Amino acid sequence: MYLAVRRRVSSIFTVNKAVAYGLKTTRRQNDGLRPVHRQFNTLLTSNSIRLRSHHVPSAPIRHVHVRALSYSSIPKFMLRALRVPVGAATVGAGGLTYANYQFEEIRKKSNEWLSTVQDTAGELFNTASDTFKSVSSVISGSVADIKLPDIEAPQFLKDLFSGPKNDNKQNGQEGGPDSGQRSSRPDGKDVVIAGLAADHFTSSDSTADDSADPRNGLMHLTRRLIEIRSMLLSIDKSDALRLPSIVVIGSQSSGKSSVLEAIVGHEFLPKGSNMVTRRPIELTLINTPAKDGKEPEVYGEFPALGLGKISDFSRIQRTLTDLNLAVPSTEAVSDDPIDLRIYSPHVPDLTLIDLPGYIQISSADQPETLKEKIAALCDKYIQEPNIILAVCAADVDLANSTALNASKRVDRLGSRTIGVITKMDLVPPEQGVQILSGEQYPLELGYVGVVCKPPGKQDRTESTAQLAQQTERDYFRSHREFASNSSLMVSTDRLKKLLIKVLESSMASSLHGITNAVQLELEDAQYQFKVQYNDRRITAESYFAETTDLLKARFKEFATQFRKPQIRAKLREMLDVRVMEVLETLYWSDKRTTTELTALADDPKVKPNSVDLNWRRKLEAASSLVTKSGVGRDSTQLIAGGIHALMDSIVSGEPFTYHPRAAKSLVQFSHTILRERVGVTLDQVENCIKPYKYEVEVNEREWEIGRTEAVKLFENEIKMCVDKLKEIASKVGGGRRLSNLVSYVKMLEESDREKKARMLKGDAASEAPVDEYRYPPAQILDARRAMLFSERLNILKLRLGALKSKRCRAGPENDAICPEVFLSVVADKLAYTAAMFIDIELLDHFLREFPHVIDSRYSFDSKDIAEFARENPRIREHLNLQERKDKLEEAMKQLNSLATLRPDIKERTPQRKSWIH
Ligand SMILES: Nc1nc2c(ncn2[C@@H]2O[C@H](COP(=O)(O)OP(=O)(O)OP(=O)(O)O)[C@@H](O)[C@H]2O)c(=O)[nH]1
Repeated sequence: MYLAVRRRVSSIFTVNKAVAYGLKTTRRQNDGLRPVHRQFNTLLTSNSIRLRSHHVPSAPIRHVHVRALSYSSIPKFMLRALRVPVGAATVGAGGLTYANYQFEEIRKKSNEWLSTVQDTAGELFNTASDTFKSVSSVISGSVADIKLPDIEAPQFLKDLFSGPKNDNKQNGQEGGPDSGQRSSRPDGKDVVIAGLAADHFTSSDSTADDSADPRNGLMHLTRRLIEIRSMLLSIDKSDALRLPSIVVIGSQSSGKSSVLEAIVGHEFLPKGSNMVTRRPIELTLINTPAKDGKEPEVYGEFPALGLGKISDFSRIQRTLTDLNLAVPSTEAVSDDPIDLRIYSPHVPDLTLIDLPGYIQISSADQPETLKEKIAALCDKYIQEPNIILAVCAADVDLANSTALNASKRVDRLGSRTIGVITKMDLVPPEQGVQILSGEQYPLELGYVGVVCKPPGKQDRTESTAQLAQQTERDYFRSHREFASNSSLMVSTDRLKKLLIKVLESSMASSLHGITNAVQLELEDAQYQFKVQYNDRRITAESYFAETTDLLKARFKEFATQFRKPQIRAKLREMLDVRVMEVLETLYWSDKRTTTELTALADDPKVKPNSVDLNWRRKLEAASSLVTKSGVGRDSTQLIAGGIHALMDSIVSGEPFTYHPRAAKSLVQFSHTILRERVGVTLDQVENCIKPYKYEVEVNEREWEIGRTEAVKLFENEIKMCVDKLKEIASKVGGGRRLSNLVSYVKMLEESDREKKARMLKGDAASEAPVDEYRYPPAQILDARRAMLFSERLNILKLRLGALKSKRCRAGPENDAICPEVFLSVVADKLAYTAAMFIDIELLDHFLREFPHVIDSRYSFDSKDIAEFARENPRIREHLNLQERKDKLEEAMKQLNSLATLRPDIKERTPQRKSWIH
């Protein structure tokens, strides 16, 4: 299976796959991932297009996937034509071959058009080189200095770039003396800059179209990568599976929120003086295209909270504020991100992370280390591959910008940092121009100036955002300094476009590495799933259903213990104890009574009618003690208690030990049902046994059954006494020792009696000395208990003899002489009647109702079921691994499908068919 899974890898990943296996083996053997990874990159280097910038000889060479260059370094108008084949080239070395093929195809079919394009490109390169200079000092020499030619580069690309300057073409094609060292694969900076270059050659209008047009190949790729990014984030928080995002940093009140809101076009971020941004907000913007000419709904979603679509942005703001303020002010910041997605036709596909603003000093109610905590949190996010949006207010000296200083530490050359200068309206235009020129702190991606504050009173309507945009537009148009200098990047719109480009380039350059990492993780997850679970899939629902079935099965089994005969036996047991207590109280409390009673049973001359009236009264008293002692209440409660105990035992075993809440609810449900029925039942039982309180008629058959039961009861009692005596004997050290002890205790008692008698006579002097300490006191106590048991044993034996005598066998007329038989019959009648009504009123109802309650009241929605299943650690681990594997498979599928972007586009844009085929 494992091998089969390996085989499934698409052919376009042939190289990746081979290396991935190498990696896998290596990792398993010695955990040596890094060296092999490098090997993989080296392998790909040979297939990559190389880009050289003379102005950054010291820039570290970063291996960039061919896709990165293919999108971003080609002028916009060519991108339109090339986006599809270039898209296909994104995912590996195989893709490059395909891209070359497509370039060649295009070149052949578009020769005429190309010559026009070359001319145009030449002109544009020339005219735009000035603009480009101001964007980045690195490429200030002109685009012509970018040395593209490389043996792997598509001919078409070489031709295109060589248009403006033939020298370059020559250099590139021939390799030049230094091309071996300097002409290397493009690094991230080159890619991003190339993207910028493309952007500069494009009219702003056309770029705006791109951001809005969902069919655009670039956006399509970015969108797909954003989706993959979200998927990967949900799999793993580690850096290994991370695609780039745009991280917004800046000092408090520098205008971060205003910039983000201007990008989104809505006010939705937490506002307030009490440091309201305490957690990173991972904001995913998803462009939703119009369908059938209808503008789609604009809404936000918090996937982790399950609040559904929220169209009211003030509610989004409140939720964000609550989530942030939930971090106690003693901690002040937390690195647990809030995931927010916004769907709108007016936003580009972007991922942005808003972070707490840098502070200079903590206030009194904030932790002293807050400044460092915020800096550490920002540092965590500004690492590669993320793009840094360093927000600085125009009215604050850039030298004091914490954001720029932080970004400089991790991005020395500023190749992935965009400076955003807010509050441009607060400084004179000349000063603004000066800041944007980036002379003070050069950034390769440059600075964008914005004005994000709407005029006058703010409200939360969309028109406020539009008003703010209009204000910004008016501001930059009305100032000659900005309008006349096209090299300056100003306005939120401009910023959006730049972000789209930079993110796209950066994502593309990460694509290769991420594909590789996902492949490795996937293989690992598949292997683990096979080894640990033999590829057996489960769902939370299936586990829930299994558990419910188990519960019902246990309940069914439990029901068999509560059938009528079992209840009757239980009640009989309870009443037998009561009968023995009554006998003890009324008949055996006095030894003489026992002897007299036994003598009566033995004397054939005594007729039942001639029994002393006193005895008759005693019998009646005994009977009413049994019947009038709350049999209804006690028997009902006895059975209800039994049900409780059984319910407890049902839910105390696995798997309910993992589900304490569910177990508690089940027990509560059973209690509720029983509570509702117990009152009714005990009243019914009490009513039905009422006649027995006044008169109990006993026939011959009942008498004989009662006698047999009484004999059994006495035999049991005798056995219990014998067992007790044996137990005491073994405790004190044997039967002989026990009889010595008993003799000794008797002697003590005798001496006590004599002493008392002598004292009564006033004859204290002749008291005989007794050795009171011959045995330990505990053993003397045991001896006393043994004496009681043996006395009881004698009585029981005596009475058992009577029960077996002719007299007691004779029939119910001997009730006064054989009270045990009579009371046994009474107990039997009570048990029978009570069992019947308890069965009808309590058990039948409970056994019918409870399974019904499990199905109805214990209803779970899918979220509850998922939570329930995950309470069981065994299931949780299984589900986690299964979900991880599924997500990785999906991510891999998505990554693979990027190679098929082309047919995707083709379907939607038939006019492009001509050159695709
Ligand atoms: N004049 C002017 N004021 C602005 C501009 N942008 C933002 N502001 C104001 O600056 C203040 C701070 O802006 P925010 O967007 O809340 O700044 P922040 O960096 O998000 O602040 P914290 O979240 O507290 O770190 C607000 O009063 C905004 O109205 C701008 O372009 N011009």
